[in-house]
Amino acid sequence: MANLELKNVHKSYGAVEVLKDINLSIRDGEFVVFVGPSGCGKSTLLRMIAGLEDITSGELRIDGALSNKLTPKQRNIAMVFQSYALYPQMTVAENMGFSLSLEKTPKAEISRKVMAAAEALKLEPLLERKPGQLSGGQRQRVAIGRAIVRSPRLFLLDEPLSNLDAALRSETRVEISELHQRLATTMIYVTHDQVEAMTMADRIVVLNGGRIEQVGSPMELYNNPASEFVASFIGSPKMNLISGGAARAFGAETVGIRPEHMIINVDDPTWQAKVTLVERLGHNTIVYARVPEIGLFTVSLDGQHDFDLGATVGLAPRVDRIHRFDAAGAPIGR
Ligand SMILES: Nc1ncnc2c1ncn2[C@@H]1O[C@H](COP(=O)(O)OP(=O)(O)OP(=O)(O)O)[C@@H](O)[C@H]1O
Repeated sequence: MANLELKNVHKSYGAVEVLKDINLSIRDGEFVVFVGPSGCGKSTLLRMIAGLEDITSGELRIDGALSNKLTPKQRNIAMVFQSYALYPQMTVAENMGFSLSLEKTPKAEISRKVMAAAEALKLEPLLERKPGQLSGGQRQRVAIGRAIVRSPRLFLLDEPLSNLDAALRSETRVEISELHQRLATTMIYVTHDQVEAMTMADRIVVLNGGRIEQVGSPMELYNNPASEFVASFIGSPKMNLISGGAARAFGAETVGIRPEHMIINVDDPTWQAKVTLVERLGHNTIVYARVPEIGLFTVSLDGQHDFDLGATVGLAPRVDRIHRFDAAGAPIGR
């Protein structure tokens, strides 16, 4: 269990500054997700918290104590990586207990802790198997189990699901969320996948180009994005963004409209569009329609609908749900 505080944290590699003035407080027991595009600095930030990278300037406090110079071991933090890095010649139980046996923990205690972690992760039937005899999802659970046995005060997870296929990813996502609820340990989770961030996080930290763009709950970010970047990054399918004269008609440099806030086939359309693609997902239908001079719009409709490719449709935004941004990408009051 741990509180964490980052104050004016910077990170440079030589002359290149990859993290700029990071200020963040994480409460005990929170599930916080760092999300952002490739290269935005999320792994570097996580590795600095773990003690695997130096902090160039600023303060890292864990439970109030300045911790910049502590070794990873002194921080009592467990880290789970994308690659499972299990020992192939050891059984699941041996892999999970290995770090404790290095610390000369008594065998009975190792066994008790391994059993408790195996129970939490539903790994009991697999304890005598070798990693080669496990699925990707099971291996990732063993890697998480190896972290749990050490009862760390903070869990750091760096893209732990990216080697799994889509079905296993969503299953393991739920398992990690359940595990967090049971352990109530502070967890920081890095992903570039905004769906993972939205579904798992208590709070999301959106990073872009080494800076924090916004910190908030998933719904705060979705409903009130603090920048055009956050608006376009959070949400699937992506928000429609229009600029130029079409946006200035709404008193903004850029206008954002979420696909589910578009109305199609209205009597008094704002734009005439041609249908270019229809994705039928069963529970909803995604229509892509091009407006000459403005661009391609995405429209998300509940349920099943038929549209002919090439058909002309009238589009309009739900005016009360429009997001307006100025030239710097900052929101104009809604
Ligand atoms: N050892 C290093 N030396 C120099 N630059 C580095 C080093 N490690 C990372 N960087 C740079 O720091 C920036 C942030 O990298 P980081 O790995 O934290 O990004 P990320 O957001 O985790 O990206 P990804 O999702 O692709 O893993 C990148 O521009 C990267 O090239």
